[in-house]
Amino acid sequence: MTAGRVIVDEDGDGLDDEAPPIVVRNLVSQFGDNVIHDHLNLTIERGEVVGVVGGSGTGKSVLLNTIIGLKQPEGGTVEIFGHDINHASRKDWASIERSWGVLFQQGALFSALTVRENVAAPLFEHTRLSRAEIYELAELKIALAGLPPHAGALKPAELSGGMIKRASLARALALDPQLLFLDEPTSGLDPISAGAFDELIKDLSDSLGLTVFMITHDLDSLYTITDRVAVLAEKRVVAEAPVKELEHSEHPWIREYFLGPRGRAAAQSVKAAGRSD
Ligand SMILES: Nc1ncnc2c1ncn2[C@@H]1O[C@H](COP(=O)(O)OP(=O)(O)OP(=O)(O)O)[C@@H](O)[C@H]1O
Repeated sequence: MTAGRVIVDEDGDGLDDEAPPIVVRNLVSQFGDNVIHDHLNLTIERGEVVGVVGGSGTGKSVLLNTIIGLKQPEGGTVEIFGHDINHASRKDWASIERSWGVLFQQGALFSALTVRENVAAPLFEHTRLSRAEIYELAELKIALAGLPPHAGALKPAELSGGMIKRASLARALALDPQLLFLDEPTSGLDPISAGAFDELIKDLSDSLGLTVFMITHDLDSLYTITDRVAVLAEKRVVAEAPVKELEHSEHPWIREYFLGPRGRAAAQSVKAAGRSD
């Protein structure tokens, strides 16, 4: 079911060409009596890289899981490219699922499979391409994610933390998604690897026109690659703005986050590297 309007779908991918990638309206999420989101609203436009921040336990992962349909909301709606995901037909759901790639926090690679097989898995599941075509595409995605060619034959246990992130990214990109979800993509990486991963995400979003929803605690990532930041607090999105504007917010958590010692250091280092306007 579409969200109350006629969909425009000139490219035939089953998605509304004119609707925003993500519209969350009046979302209510709870576990028993524990209310996590109380009428939360968030819209993400095409091509935007949006960082999602908030204190521990504010419901960032629950929001991601609800947007990708792993958790049913207790109230409100989630629309992906014009489709209400909780009332989508099987056919629409297939189109919705193909529109996104997800990079989970721990990578979530299949440990018994090689990197190449991991990247090939969504292609086997969602396309009718031949085995040879699938493996050729998998090699392309592995290169796109910045891994050396020999990495395709390795198992996850043989990879460094940075390589695991890149292999997971290659798998998230397997179906040429328009929308990429990243759950703390730089967590566990050293600052140099984290910086390189940020650059990769930025390059990919620029060159492929990807829309990116990125949960992060990494202030450097917020300063270097996001167009906008959504702040979760008090069970909803309390601010949505470019990171530079949030520095002027009066909200106590936002002030502490951006103007505390770590926030100031991130702002300074980005300024020193000339990576911000
Ligand atoms: N399956 C579940 N059952 C019950 N409660 C849950 C479940 N998943 C999450 N919660 C609760 O929902 C709240 C939000 O959790 P969530 O993991 O979304 O927080 P977060 O903002 O991602 O935190 P962090 O930054 O620490 O990763 C927490 O209070 C958590 O205990």
